[in-house]
Amino acid sequence: MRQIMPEQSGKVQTVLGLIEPDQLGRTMTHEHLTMTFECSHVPPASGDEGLAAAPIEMKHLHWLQQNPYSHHENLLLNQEIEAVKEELLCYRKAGGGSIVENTTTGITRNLPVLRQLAKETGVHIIAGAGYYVDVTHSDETRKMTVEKLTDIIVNEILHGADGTDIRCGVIGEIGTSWPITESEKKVLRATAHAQTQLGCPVIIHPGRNKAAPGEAIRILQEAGGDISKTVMSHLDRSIYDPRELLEFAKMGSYLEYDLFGTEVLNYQFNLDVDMLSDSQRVQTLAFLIREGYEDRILIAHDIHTKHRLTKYGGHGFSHILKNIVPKMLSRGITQNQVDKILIENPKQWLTFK
Ligand SMILES: CC(=O)NCCS(=O)(=O)O
Repeated sequence: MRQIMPEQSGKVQTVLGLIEPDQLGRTMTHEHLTMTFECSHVPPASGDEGLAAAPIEMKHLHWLQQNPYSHHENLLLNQEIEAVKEELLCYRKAGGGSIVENTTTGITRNLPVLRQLAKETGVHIIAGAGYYVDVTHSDETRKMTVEKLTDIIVNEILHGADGTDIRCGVIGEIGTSWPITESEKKVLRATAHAQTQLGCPVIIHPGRNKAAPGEAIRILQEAGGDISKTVMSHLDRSIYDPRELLEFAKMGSYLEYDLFGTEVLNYQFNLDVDMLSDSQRVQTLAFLIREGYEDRILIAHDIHTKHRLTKYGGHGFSHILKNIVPKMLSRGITQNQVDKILIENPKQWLTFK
């Protein structure tokens, strides 16, 4: 049953309150400004223990870029609030307007920091409700019914999360593993039920398998979720085969390429995966546009570790605006299509029904 407050319908909900959809401007639809990622630590290869424990330094940068999840300090983005603030000011200068900060319960969401960053930088920040992947679920979360989980998610959007009055504007990133666990299935069903009540946007983190995005969408669909208002993240490391990608696209979700800036030989979480490069990401966007999906594409960097900040020699939050947009234009994607991907599609997705 629909319970949405009239004030949210037709608006976007940021950490500073409701805004008109036209105020969003260029929007990165999948980022983190403060979080921890210790849940995903990968032990360093034999012989690399010293590098993994060393302070972040220029001479180790290439190792860090290729082994980001083996360096404990690198997983603590929450220690870099000042650097992130500087980045956001640069993002605004580069023409950025808004950022979806989809850190959820389990990876140290910090809504007061998001509110402070929004106030200090003028970037609109939309926060995420709900839960990350199973390994971060508490015993209490695992025991909850779908109804209880739904109530919590609805409350995070209508009233505020983590004991604050700061309201989330999107459900997710909702974490799923592969195979999807029982606890994650309950959270997916709760997500669909909350979305039905609120008419709000949803964003899903799929497990690291080509079957994972489709399976997550099926569970949402069966629970009554609105797939047209749902984003499937991380397609850059999930589905490569063009035919399989088009099969998935037919399911009707937004198709998100959100690892722009990540250039790795080996994807540490799944060595069977050949992670797309930025050039291949742009080629894939052009392919999806030719196939008629320009209304469904979203892009971002998904910064979630220190080494991707410019402070540590990384590409930062302005990489898409400064480097990827010119590349898109030089590969036959028109300015109208770029604007659709960066402005119009995020606006359609983020506006409450
Ligand atoms: C924070 C987060 O979930 N990042 C995704 C990393 S992954 O390599 O695409 O799974």
